[in-house]
Parts: sequence; C-alpha cells; structure tokens
Amino acid sequence: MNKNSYGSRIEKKLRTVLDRGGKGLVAYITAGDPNLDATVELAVAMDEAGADVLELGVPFSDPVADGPAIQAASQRALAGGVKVQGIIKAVERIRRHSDIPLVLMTYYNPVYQYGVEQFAADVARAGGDGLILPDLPPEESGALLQATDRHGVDLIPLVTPNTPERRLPLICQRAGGFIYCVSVTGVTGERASIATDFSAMTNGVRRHSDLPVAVGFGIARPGQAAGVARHCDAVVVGSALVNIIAQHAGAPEMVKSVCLRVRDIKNALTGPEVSDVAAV
Ligand SMILES: O=P(O)(O)OC[C@@H](O)[C@@H](O)c1c[nH]c2ccccc12
Repeated sequence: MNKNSYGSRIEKKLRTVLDRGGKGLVAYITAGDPNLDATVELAVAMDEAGADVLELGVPFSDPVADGPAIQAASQRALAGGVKVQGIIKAVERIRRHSDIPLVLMTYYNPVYQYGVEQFAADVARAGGDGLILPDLPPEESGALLQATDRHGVDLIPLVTPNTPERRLPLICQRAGGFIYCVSVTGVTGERASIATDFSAMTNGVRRHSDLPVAVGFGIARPGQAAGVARHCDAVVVGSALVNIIAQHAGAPEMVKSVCLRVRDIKNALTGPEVSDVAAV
C-alpha cells in the first residue's frame, strides 16, 4: 500500500464525509461560463448546497476528453475572453468566501504555456488544492509533479476501465487528494444509464492506493449517483450542471437551478442506501 501525504484539504474533506457515513460529491463547472463573476457566485453557492469538492475546468480549444456539453461551455468561456490568469484570480475570490477544496481540471498545453512551475505556484498561492490533467500520462508528469509537490498541490490521476492493473502502481504512487475512476470509456457527458459493474476497477485501485476513490462520467441524477456511490467514496458530476448553466445562459435563476441539482444529488449520497456493498 503506498504512503500518500495525508491531510490535503481535498483528502481531508472526503474522509470527513466518509467518517460521517456519507459519500462525497465532486461538482464540476467550466470557469468563465458564462463569465468569471458567475463562476465565483456558483462556486460559493454550490459549496452551501452541499458540494464537497469543486472542480473548475480551465477552458481549452481542444478538449479531447470532453463531450459536447463541456466543449460548448469551453467555447462560451473562451469567446468571453477567459484567461488562465483570470481563473486563478477567481480561485482567490472564491477562497475569500469558501473553504471548499478547489481542483483545476485542464489540459497540459495551457499549463505548459503558462509555465509549469509558475502555474503550480500561482494556483497554490490563490488557494487552489489540486489539479486534474487528463492528457498527461504519469510517465510525462515528472516536471509537473515536482512543482505540485513543492507547492502542496495534489495531482489527481485518472483511471479508466481500460487501464491495466500493472499500470496502477505508477499511476497511484504520487497521487494526492483522490483517485479519479472514469466510469465508462469515452468522453464526459450525461448518460441515461451507467454500467455500475466498475467495482473491478475501484477494487483494483484500492489495492494500490489508500486515497479516496471517486467515480465520474455520465452521472447526472440522484438515483444514478446513489447507485454509483455504493462502489466508491465520491461521485463526480459535471455535464449535468454545465447543461443547466447553458439552459439558463446567465439568467437570475441559473445559480438556484444548479444548486437544486447539487442538493438533490448530495442528499442521495447520505444515508444507508449508499453504504458500501462488499468491497471485494
Ligand atoms: O461531465 P460528466 O460526464 O459528469 O463527467 C465529469 C467531468 O465533467 C469532469 O470531471 C471533467 C470535465 N472535463 C474532464 C476531462 C477529463 C476528465 C474529467 C473531466
């Protein structure tokens, strides 16, 4: 079992939720969609509505892991002129009103353009806690890992249904915060139904890491979240929230509608129905 540095804000929060008998909710929105003021308002409100960790997407022109909902959100944010510097400022503004653990989800290119060391330093200084880079394999993450270790930012790895178990030690050994298991092969996006036979994947991960295990991709509704949560420690919801934002296009009730879904899903993650099925 690898020894991870215990006590990152992310890991601590998810363990607190587990200790109280519930399962964590990691909520994703695209930063700058429809604008950064809305992002700050949404983040603080989603914390109050029950989100345990906030995942903020840094828009990129070629989001290969994203489905249509988040691709469109990235386009809206980029069209609005959002920049990485502005998103890091937004993290600072959120931090003034909320201590929710904050994870930036982005691709390697914007981080490389910004400067890997500078990015980790600025994210940490702003109060950010973690990074998810879906297109950076562990073999190529040395420079980023040095920077994130130096600045106390968790690097959260992705595991997919196609990840062979022999790769898990490398993927998990330097992980922080949580391990992100992708429920389906393919891109992000709401799904009408999600195969929940991914316990082989989550059990495999648990053989190589003692970090909380989160599952994402496709989860949109409370019932789906509760079903998935029986096999893991937290669920990740993104496109469903991004779609609500798109439907409201910045109208006053946008924040309320997003928070209603967050609250409904979080309520489904507390209580006996999400207690673990036999882990093995
Ligand atoms: O949108 P979904 O299907 O609810 O999945 C979460 C996902 O949006 C979020 O975690 C995320 C957004 N972009 C990503 C790229 C890779 C991995 C994860 C992500």
